[in-house]
Amino acid sequence: MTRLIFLGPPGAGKGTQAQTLAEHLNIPHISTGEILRQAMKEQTPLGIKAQSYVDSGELVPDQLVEDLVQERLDQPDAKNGWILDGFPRKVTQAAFLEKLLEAIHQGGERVVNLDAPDEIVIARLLARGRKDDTEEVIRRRLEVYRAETAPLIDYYGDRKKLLTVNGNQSQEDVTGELQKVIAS
Ligand SMILES: Nc1ncnc2c1ncn2[C@@H]1O[C@H](COP(=O)(O)OP(=O)(O)O)[C@@H](O)[C@H]1O
Repeated sequence: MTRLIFLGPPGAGKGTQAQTLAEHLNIPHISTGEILRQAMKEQTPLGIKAQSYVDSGELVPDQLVEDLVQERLDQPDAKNGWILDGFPRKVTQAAFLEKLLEAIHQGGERVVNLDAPDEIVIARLLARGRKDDTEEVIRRRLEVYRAETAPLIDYYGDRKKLLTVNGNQSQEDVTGELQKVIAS
């Protein structure tokens, strides 16, 4: 049973690696960013509420992402494991998740910290060119990452759940290192 949380700055390669690994393990890849983007595209109530936050590089309010994660982990395909990508993104969300996983008997999760230096992630994001990948919004997302998300490295380190992978290498090498650390 694999339950993994991917941590790391925007542009570290979380989405790509999480997707590859999830396919390999035949478990769902749950990306809060993807779910929000889909909701915005379809202009659902969730999408409409999230839009201004996502567009400016801010975090959407906890309640919105917490509800969507709770609902998603309740789906039948999540019973065989999952990879969470983009959640939790701050300590309050991590505390929420800890309680939720206990309540739904889905513990034993481990956390992969996929790290890469700022200049690398900025270059990758600019090359990607998503709507929220303008230089100004990227800068804001990195600030938010440092202030809100990076503290989760210690949070999960203290709980002995943390694994670290160097995101500053080729996609294939990251995949290889990732498979090694999760097998260990
Ligand atoms: N857990 C979350 N809490 C709050 N906002 C979130 C969360 N996950 C995603 N978002 C919103 O969606 C945006 C895009 O997320 P994501 O696709 O993970 O991008 P990246 O990792 O490239 O920054 C974030 O900048 C934020 O506005």
